Amino acid sequence: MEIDRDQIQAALKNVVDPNTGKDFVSSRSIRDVAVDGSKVTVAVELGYPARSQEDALRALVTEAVGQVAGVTAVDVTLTTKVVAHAVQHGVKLLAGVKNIIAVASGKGGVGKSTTAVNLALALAAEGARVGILDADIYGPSQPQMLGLQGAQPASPDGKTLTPIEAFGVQAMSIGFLVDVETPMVWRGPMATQALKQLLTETNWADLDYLIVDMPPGTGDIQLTLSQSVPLTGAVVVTTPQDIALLDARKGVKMFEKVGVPILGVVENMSLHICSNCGHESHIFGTGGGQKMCDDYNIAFLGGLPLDMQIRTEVDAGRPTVVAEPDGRIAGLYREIARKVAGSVAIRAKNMTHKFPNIVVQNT
Ligand SMILES: Nc1ncnc2c1ncn2[C@@H]1O[C@H](COP(=O)(O)OP(=O)(O)OP(=O)(O)O)[C@@H](O)[C@H]1O
Repeated sequence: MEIDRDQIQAALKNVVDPNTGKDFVSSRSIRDVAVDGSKVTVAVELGYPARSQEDALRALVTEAVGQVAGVTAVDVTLTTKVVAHAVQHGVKLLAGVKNIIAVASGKGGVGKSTTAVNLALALAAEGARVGILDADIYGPSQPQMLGLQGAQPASPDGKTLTPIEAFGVQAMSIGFLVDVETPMVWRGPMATQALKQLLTETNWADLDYLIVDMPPGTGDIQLTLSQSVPLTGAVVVTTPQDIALLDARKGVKMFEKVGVPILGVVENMSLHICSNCGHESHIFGTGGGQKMCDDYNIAFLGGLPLDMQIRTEVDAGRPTVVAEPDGRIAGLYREIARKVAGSVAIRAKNMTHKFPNIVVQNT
C-alpha cells in the first residue's frame, strides 16, 4: 500500500509542540520527511533547546505518524538550532549574542534575580549557550547567587571584559567591578551609560541567549534600557498579591510601548507548601498572574512556590537548578525556560544577523 504523504503532513499538523504552543508544521520544525516503503523517517529541527524532553517530543511525533494508514515503522531524528530573532525597529544586534531576553519586574523584591539566574541555568541545562548580565545596578546580586563574590573579570586587551563562567553560564555584573557594600548613587544617565558599556564591552562568546536581570521597576533607566538594548523579548516576574500585579502591569505596558514582545509572566511565590505538614496555602492570593495574562493576551509561563529551598540555595551561590537538578522545583524552572525559548523560536528571524552587510566592490 502506497503511503499518502499528505496524510503524514496532516498527522504532523495535528501534534502540538508543548513548548511553542504550535503544531510542528506551523512552527516550521519539520526539515524532511522520507518515505521508504512502509517506513517513514522524519527530521525535526527545534528552534529551542529541549534536552530533557527529546524522548517525549520524539514519541509525540512517532505516535502521530504511526497512525497514518500503511505506516509500519517511524524513525524521528531531533536536532536543535537556535537562531537570532527580530528586535526593536532600528536597534542593532550585539556581537556574539543571538537573542537577549530581559527579566523584569514592576517592583523590587518579587524574586526577579532568583528567577533570572535559575532561568539562565535551566536554558543551559536544556543544551543552550547562555549568558547572564546583572543589570540590577542598585543591588547586583548575581555574583552572590552564582557563588562568584570577589571574582574580577579579566581584560586581556585593556578595553573589553571577559565574562566569568559559573555552572557553564557566562556572567557579567556591575557587582564584579564595584564594592557591593557601597551604595551606588549614580544619576539615571550615568547608570544607563555604565550598563550599556557593560553589555557591549563584554566579550560574550557565541551565546544563544543572554538573560538580562533588569533593575526593578519601570523608571527612566528601565525605559532607556528597554529601548536601546536589542531585546528579542521580555519575561515579567510578579508575585500574586494585587499590589505587585498592579506594578507588573506597568512593566508589561512599558515593554509594549517600546515594541518589545512579552514572552510571558512568571508568578513567583505562588503557593506555600508547609515543610512540616505539607499543607498548601496561597499566602499572597491566587489566580492573579493568570488573570493579568488573560487581560493582556500574553502567556502565563508558570508559577514557583514560596519555598525555603529556593532561598537557601540561591543565597548560598548554588541556585536550585544546579543544586538539585532532578528535583521538582528545577523541573518547574526548566519547563518555564523551554516555554520562553519556544516562544522566542516562533518569532520572526533576524535577517540582519543571517546576512551580514554585503559590500559590493567596484573593480
Ligand atoms: N520562590 C521563592 N521562595 C523563597 N524565597 C525566594 C523565592 N524567590 C526569591 N526568594 C528569596 O527572596 C529574596 C529576594 O529575591 P530576589 O533578590 O530574587 O528578588 P528581586 O526581585 O530580584 O529583588 P530586587 O528587586 O531587590 O533586585 C532572596 O533572598 C531570594 O532568595
